[in-house]
Amino acid sequence: MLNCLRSPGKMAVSRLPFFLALAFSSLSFVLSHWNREMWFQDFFPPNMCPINAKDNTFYGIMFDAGSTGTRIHIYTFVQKSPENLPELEGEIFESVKPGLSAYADQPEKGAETVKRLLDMAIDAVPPHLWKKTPVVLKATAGLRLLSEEKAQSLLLEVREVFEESPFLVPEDSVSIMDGSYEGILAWITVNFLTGQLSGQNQHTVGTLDLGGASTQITFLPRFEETLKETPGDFLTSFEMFNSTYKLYTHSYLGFGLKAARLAILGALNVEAVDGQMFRSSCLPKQLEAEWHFGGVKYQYGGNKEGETGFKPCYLEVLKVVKGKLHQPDEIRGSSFYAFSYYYDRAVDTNLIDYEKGGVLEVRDFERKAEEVCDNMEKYNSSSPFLCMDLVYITALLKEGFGFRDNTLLQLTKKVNNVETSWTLGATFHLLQSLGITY
Ligand SMILES: O=c1[nH]cnc2c1ncn2[C@@H]1O[C@H](COP(=O)(O)OP(=O)(O)O)[C@@H](O)[C@H]1O
Ligand SMILES: [Ca+2]
Repeated sequence: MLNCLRSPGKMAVSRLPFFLALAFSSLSFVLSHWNREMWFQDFFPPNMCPINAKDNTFYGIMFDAGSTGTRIHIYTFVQKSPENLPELEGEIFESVKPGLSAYADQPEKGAETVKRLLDMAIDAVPPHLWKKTPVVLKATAGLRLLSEEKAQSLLLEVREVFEESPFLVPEDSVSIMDGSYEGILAWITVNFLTGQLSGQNQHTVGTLDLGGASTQITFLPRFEETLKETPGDFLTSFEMFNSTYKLYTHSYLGFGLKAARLAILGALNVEAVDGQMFRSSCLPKQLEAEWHFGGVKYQYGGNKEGETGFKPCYLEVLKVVKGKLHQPDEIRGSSFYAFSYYYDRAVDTNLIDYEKGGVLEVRDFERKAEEVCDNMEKYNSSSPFLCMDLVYITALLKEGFGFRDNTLLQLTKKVNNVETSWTLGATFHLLQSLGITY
């Protein structure tokens, strides 16, 4: 028998029984500025349980329409006993490239990529639960950067795919997510998976997400001073476990790794990119190539005559980073969880293991950047952007956010076999709003 909706904030908070038991006890949160637009509010009246009460397993399907790819996360939850909260049992994850924004002029084709992923859910979810399994897609920076008209036609096509599927399609099931939710939901995911949101001794960790088009930083400030010095729109309160968390979070649009490449090349917001050649000292000297991003083709190359290497590249990158981001003093000495492109580039350069991840200092990225940029011919076989990407990551961390050389970064892709993505936090919120559980 499932626990259905109860008044938020009144449940007993149990400790995680052991590290693998992902107790589903974080659902009574209400983001302060979500009150007005609470997703799926009143979709199910209180005390109505949309899941078959005899069934103790239920599912949630969350799509992440990122700027570089679309991903499906199918979460399975189990209600082991009526007294206990449901537990997150596992996740099925699949992704496709490119992202929806690459189909800006072919929305039907874009929606087709979503349909192919959704077919996986048909196989994963038992047919008798299809009607009770919600499906939601949230798009991030790729769609934020498109014109309203193009973004809306993509979302409309996706909505049609959902409507034609056998799943539960809540109101507003396909939307562009606000950047501040992206940071908060990823913070919830990481702190939930690492067991920091239950029990008394909470030591929450800050999170750093580096996407293709935007980047997020989120942490729980410990000092009053930080709250005072932070612009109001960087702070968001929400309730969870009868505690109120006031998080520092911000999403920087245009500061994702791939958008930054364009900014460094001077190709961002340029009207007519056709036929233009964009050059950088961060690229191999002789290189001339084409690159497609967000449905646009760019021609780029190395500084044939001029300088290349770490120093000139760092100066070039500095121009797009320095003074552009808010620097909270408090983070200088803290450690952070970092994922997405921080993780991928650390793997590409053997700084960490693909499966295990690892702990790095900020200066490890800098050392690797120097090694790669000053020996570009040696790294010829990997991406021509490797030097630029590593220098950008270094500059973003040091000059952008203001981290110290020895700030520790916990590079993490999965915790207990669940992807560290905002999608889990978003699924908690979805299920809560639907009254599927607390
Ligand atoms: O669920 C996930 N698991 C692992 N990596 C992910 C997941 N979601 C996004 N990423 C990573 O995020 C990066 C791409 O960012 P994305 O395409 O989401 O751009 P955006 O966040 O700017 O829209 C890549 O490093 C990709 O591996
Ligand atoms: Ca992302």
